[in-house]
Amino acid sequence: MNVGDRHYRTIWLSDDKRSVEIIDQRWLPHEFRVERIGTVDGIATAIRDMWVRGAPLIGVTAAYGVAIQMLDDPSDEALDAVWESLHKTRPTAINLRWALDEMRRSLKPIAPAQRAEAAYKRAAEIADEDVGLNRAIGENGLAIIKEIAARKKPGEPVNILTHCNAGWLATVDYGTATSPIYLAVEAGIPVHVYVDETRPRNQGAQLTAWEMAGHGVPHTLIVDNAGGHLMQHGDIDMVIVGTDRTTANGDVCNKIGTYLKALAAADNDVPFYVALPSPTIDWTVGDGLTEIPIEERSGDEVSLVWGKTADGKIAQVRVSPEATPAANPAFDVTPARLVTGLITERGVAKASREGLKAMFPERG
Ligand SMILES: CSC[C@H]1O[C@H](OP(=O)(O)O)[C@H](O)[C@@H]1O
Repeated sequence: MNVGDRHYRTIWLSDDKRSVEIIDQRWLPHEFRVERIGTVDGIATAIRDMWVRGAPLIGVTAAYGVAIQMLDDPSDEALDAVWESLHKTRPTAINLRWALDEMRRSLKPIAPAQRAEAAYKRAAEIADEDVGLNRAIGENGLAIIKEIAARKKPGEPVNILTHCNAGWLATVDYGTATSPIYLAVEAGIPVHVYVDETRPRNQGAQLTAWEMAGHGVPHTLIVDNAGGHLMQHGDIDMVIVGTDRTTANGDVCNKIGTYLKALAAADNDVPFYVALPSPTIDWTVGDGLTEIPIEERSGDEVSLVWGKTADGKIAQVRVSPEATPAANPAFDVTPARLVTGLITERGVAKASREGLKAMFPERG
């Protein structure tokens, strides 16, 4: 997407053809910082500490981590070791495992001497594929926005609520949940986005709001707990969110708080859509609630908040007593029964095993 008058992806190969450069998302919206990473440990840190985050972007970043490892040691043992070390950085987003599996699958048959070149090629392909998948998701989601727009008074915006950041910052470009929004703006369809701040790390307030502002999308920041109230008063026409892992049954694992939005949407007959590229589907899992590992992050993310001080410094402040412990489950699972549809690159699937098999028959 464009930052000012320059187009950026969230990750790209450095001139040294070894390192990658990433937008360090911890400093947005206050500072736009690019970091160069040239070691596997650096890649692991960037994923674990959320310099980069978002399921598809985590996967692409890990793919480049494998490529860096192949430059240093292309042996089978090193390939297996880097799979393990990067896989344990964050447990929930399936794209991480998907990308690591895809890199190992593509590299194992190749002679070690040729693996580095092949690894960088495959990592670049995965990044390019993500952009294409997200653009297709946008087209399929745009059709839904158009249907809703046709039922509104001329000029009245389609009011969309989104949670966390499933934007271009969560992917290589376009985003998943935001892709239909961007295409709607490009098509001249009036939209307005309610942006959930998304405690505790405020991906909505810090990242989605930054994206919306940068792309000229009318938007309003709200606290996470306001969504139900707005739905009760008819202020939300649709909800669209991303996902870190969707099961073969259509259960959706996403940022903590998503489930509560789905409950409010169901209670107010507001359509609740999930945008996802097919690598985010975990075909090996049926029941999301019992089978998806939910990342428990540090309670400090709840007790301490980053922001910009009046004198322009970026600092952390404590919002709770020192002695108060904090729990921080980073994701929750929305049962398929609460999901109106899964917006994939191939079309909108019913949130069910049958619906996903119909969309992806090759997955049998
Ligand atoms: C398109 S995946 C976006 C997904 O990832 C976010 O989690 P995190 O910021 O912790 O990586 C959130 O669940 C988003 O919906």
